[in-house]
Amino acid sequence: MSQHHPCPEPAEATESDDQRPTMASARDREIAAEQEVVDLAYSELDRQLGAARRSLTATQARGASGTHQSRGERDAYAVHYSDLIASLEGVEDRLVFGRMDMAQPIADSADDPAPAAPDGDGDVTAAGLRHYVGRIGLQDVRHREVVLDWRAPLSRAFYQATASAPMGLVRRRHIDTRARRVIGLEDELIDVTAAGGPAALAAADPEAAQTHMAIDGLQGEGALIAAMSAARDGRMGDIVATIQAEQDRVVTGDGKGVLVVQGGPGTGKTAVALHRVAYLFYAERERLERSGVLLVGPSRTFLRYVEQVLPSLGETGVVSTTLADLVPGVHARGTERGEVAELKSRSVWTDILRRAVRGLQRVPDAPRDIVVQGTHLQLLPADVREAAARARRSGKPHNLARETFVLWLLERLTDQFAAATRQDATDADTRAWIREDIRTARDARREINLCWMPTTPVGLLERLWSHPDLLARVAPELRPAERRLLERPAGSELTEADVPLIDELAELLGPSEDAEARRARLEARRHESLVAYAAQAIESQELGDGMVSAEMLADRVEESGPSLTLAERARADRSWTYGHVVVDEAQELGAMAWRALARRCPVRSFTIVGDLAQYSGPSRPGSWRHVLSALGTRPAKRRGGRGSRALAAATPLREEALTVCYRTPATIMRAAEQVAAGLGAPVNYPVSSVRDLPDCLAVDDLSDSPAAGRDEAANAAWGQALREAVAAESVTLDAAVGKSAGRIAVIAPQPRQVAALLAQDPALAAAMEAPGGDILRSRLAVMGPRLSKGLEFDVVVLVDPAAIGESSPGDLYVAMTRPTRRLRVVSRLPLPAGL
Ligand SMILES: Nc1ncnc2c1ncn2[C@@H]1O[C@H](COP(=O)(O)OP(=O)(O)OP(=O)(O)O)[C@@H](O)[C@H]1O
Repeated sequence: MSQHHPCPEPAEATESDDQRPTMASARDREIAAEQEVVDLAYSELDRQLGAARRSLTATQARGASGTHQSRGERDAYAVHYSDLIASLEGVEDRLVFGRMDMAQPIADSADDPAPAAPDGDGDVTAAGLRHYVGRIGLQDVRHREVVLDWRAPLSRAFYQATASAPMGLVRRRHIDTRARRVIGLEDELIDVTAAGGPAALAAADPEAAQTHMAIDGLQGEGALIAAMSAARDGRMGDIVATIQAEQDRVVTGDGKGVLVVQGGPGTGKTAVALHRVAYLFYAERERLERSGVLLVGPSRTFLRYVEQVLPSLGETGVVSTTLADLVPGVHARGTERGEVAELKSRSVWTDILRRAVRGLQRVPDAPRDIVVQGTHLQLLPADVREAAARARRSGKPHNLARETFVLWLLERLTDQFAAATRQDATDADTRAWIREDIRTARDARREINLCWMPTTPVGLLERLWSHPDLLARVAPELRPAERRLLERPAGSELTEADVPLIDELAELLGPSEDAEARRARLEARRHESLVAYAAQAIESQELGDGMVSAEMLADRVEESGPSLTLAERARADRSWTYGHVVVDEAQELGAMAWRALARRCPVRSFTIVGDLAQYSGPSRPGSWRHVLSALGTRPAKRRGGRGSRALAAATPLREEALTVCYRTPATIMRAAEQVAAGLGAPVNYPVSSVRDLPDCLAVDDLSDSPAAGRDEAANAAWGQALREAVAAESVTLDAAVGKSAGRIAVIAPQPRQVAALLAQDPALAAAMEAPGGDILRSRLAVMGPRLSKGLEFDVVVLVDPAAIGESSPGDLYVAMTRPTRRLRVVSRLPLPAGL
């Protein structure tokens, strides 16, 4: 095991007088030396930022004139410089956090320049014997290394070196900075035998207090403990300074294929997935900057929770979404019971929806009469059958294939019309006139539509839910009781589980005339208002004299408007295919959701993180292979005609596991595992917590108290007990981390009722105030267990755990494992076994 030596703190009262100056000055000298390097790094950062800002200003000053091409180029540069500025600004905090002292000089082959000569002035690498690790790579004006990017191959030693495998590392140093000032150092001796060599530092105090954690082999213990003990502020932070070896292997693993990372609560799955995105951008920048990365998370709150992590690693171009928001233009705000959502997630819907679309294509039993301008024609079943066969052979989705279908029928009706009116059917002009007459005749439109109805995905799905007879026809494999579960009136809010079905239908249907026409109408309206605005501008600034029309000005404004970034374009385009997709809380996704995501990444480059034990629902999936079968990780079954977007070849599935919990104290973790086992859902992948805390678990069992009754007095007692418990936790947290710092969550089966009870205490009501409606920003948040997925809080007050565990053992496991410091259980129901 490596040895941890926090660099000596300034003199303590217990130290002898003659020791004091030596120790204080040794530490001060070390800090002063590191401050010089940190200053140099920030001056490089400032230099690059200044250059990027000047370039952006110069680009913007080129104005909207010039050819279309030059305007395009200007916009592309403007987007590039804006992105660059955002990434450089994002890495400001703790820019440099590590130093590696090597046994031998090493230069990183690909992107790091060769070490400077030993006598090189101001060479921070000391001729390759020393490297500083930071958020981004920085070089000075002479192209000499100042800071190594944490993702560079050479930086792997910083994260992975151990005493038994030192990877050329003699000493690892963690540098703690705040607002550009070095405030602390911590050294780990990796290779004790080499430590006396050229890279040795001023000896750290061997007697210095060492902090030991429950698990061996962790690196940067001091920095890790500091990260874990910090009060939560409602936003996830990065872990770049303290990524542990098992995490680093996942972060830097090959981006090809499907990687599944199973890990218990708090093992860093989310953190690792986000750092992996930053790593993949580094390793495959060209490919990913062209295609983009999609991040799918469990809730909008969760996406807000993690939104700062990638920018702090210098990466800004990721599209993040929930499943509910996956399809542009579809707003799924409705909720439904878990069993309905589960039913909608099953793979049977591929067949059911195909049948529903096929049901829009009908051949009449008998000829249908059509009157066009007084002439009697007939839509013949044989013609309809032939037209349908031709349309299907086109391989296009329903709405697009309709064109082939309609054209063929119009030709047949044109023949009939020409014959009936004795016109020359061989003359092209005559045929065109007749065809147009038939196309616009109401009778003909109605009959043709009945045979091949154009429709939208949302429209068809709504019909399925609101027409039980239609659903029974296309979904015979569902039991009548299951079909009843799906019924709902037309016009109801869409739900998250509807979205993958809408996506599947969008594939089968293609864009409808309706949707296209609506888009064109909207576009026209937008242009109209722009013209009106331009006209007003011309008038008010007297730009008239026939030199420029409102139309021309509007066109200019449109053309010179800011270019969309790749992420913005990708987000707005349902058929965008990404270079990599990251899915968090992946255990929740059903087969239809995986199909929707598979379509978005035909190259099947996925990072999937989750925990089967945290599954929300009565019966959790048995294995990741089972969860992911719809992603195409099974042997290929070729379906013809859909090109690269077909669910084609099997993709190799790699599984990794994370085993160390950084969030939850061991006592709470053990209780959560026991409760899960007591509910018949034992945890298959137990984790070891890095630390335990005294008094981290408290249980108020009120099941035998007056609060357990159902009458008004009992409710009053229950409200009182809840308020007292939360207020007490708030006071204790204040004492631990400072007044109103840190975060408390109350997780309850019926959060609204509990919030109303708590709000009767004005202090708690004030603590629940959420600026901008963002519950992550309030000191005290009340929520159901599902919303708490992926989040963490200093303290969790868990209400009536038995009610949560009864409907979903996974939800209770999630709720119990959210705290970083303390779990307080308040229950008027009998406690679940294990508590
Ligand atoms: N190497 C590390 N150094 C410091 N903190 C870490 C490290 N790994 C994880 N953490 C911290 O542990 C906490 C849990 O991490 P994260 O949310 O990524 O875990 P998770 O596995 O996704 O959890 P869950 O499944 O319970 O939602 C976070 O605060 C994270 O910053």
